[in-house]
Amino acid sequence: MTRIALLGAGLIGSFYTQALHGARSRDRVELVCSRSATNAAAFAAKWGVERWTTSIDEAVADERIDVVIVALPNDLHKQAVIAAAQAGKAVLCTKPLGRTAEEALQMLRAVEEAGVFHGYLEDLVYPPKTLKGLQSVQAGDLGRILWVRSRETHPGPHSDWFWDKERAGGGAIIDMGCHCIEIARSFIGKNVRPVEVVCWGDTQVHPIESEDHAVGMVRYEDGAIGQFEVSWAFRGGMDLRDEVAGTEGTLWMNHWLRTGMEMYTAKGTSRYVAEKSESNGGWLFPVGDEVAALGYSNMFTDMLDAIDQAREPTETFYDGYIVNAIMDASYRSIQTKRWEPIELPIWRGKKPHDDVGIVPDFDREHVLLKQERMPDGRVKLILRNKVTGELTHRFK
Ligand SMILES: NC(=O)C1=CN([C@@H]2O[C@H](COP(=O)(O)OP(=O)(O)OC[C@H]3O[C@@H](n4cnc5c(N)ncnc54)[C@H](OP(=O)(O)O)[C@@H]3O)[C@@H](O)[C@H]2O)C=CC1
Ligand SMILES: O=C1CO[C@H](CO)[C@@H](O)[C@@H]1O
Repeated sequence: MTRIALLGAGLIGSFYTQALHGARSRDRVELVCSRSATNAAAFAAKWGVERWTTSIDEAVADERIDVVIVALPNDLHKQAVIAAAQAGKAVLCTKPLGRTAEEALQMLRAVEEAGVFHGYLEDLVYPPKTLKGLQSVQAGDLGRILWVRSRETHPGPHSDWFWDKERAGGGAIIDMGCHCIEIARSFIGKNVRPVEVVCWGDTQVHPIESEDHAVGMVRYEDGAIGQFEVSWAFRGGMDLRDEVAGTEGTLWMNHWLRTGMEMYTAKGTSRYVAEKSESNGGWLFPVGDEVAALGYSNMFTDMLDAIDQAREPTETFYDGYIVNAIMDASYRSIQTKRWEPIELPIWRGKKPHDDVGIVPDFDREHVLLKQERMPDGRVKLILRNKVTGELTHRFK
């Protein structure tokens, strides 16, 4: 059993807990930390968490805990991650990793120096429709990826701290642009270096210092464009959609309408209809109404399996750091009104086979953990039996 301390008993903490208690039934959130004792106790009672505290330091030092999940307001991520790393705990941190690339880099260094496991909790690359899309792209169905458009809009966040530029690190870009940027990176290829960005952002509706609308274009070294569109002033509820265009076809994924995924290529059309619980928009519904969305469950399955198997998860702090670097350049571009270079002093690239990560339901019995290209050109598929956990492989 993995014993988890959850720092933050807010909206995302409740979704994480529901997903964690369902994804792998052997894991438990054993300790929850909130600023107020009333909230911590209420959260623990509601979600069946054994213990609670109001002290971050006490939670990370707890010897009965294996994994610390940081689900706190953005200004507390760095402090909590560093404390958990220094206590020798595996650390999972929600998005955005830092308020700036500098903060993210300090977190990345802290976990690497402590030698602890680190996972970046970007749930939007994990819904089944997105995993299926990524699998098709990896198989070459869309040819070379030219353009990814990712959009997330809603009327505005639910807690005060999001609206405080200092505490959040920005507005709609830092809050939701981070999702769109990582979705685009995942489709374009994490081994492809993002080079420069041009961005417009402004406050059109809310009386805030940060931006409530933004549109940006990230140019990658192979010429691909990752476009993001975010708004905190969208009156039509929540909209979350992604489009991927390649030389051989296109792919649409709509999270809000739950229409799943559609792909058009020269070979034909394929459709995947999302399951009810698949919507990442789980957070749109009153907490508890909807069992944790599959994106969150897949994410925690990947993270906790990765800890057990001593492998890297699909999303690490390194990915979170790159996203922060792209957002830093986007904020600079808003000021200069020009293309701004993306500063990545520690660019390491990634091996192409790391791009896909987990793909649930490879077949009825197996989950696909990883693909590796062999020297003879064949692709080795590493599979895990869903019931026994046994690892096996096949070639394609
Ligand atoms: N991936 C996703 O889909 C989403 C991710 N997020 C991310 O999750 C993080 C939290 O957001 P969200 O849950 O919406 O925020 P909320 O405002 O809903 O909750 C914040 C939580 O942090 C607690 N907290 C604040 N300060 C402290 C402190 N000093 N010590 C201990 N606990 C503290 C609050 O405690 P109290 O209530 O007692 O004051 C509350 O439990 C953010 O980084 C956000 O970007 C958020 C939404 C969706
Ligand atoms: O995707 C999301 C939905 O909105 C929330 C509040 O603005 C975000 O924090 C979250 O990441």
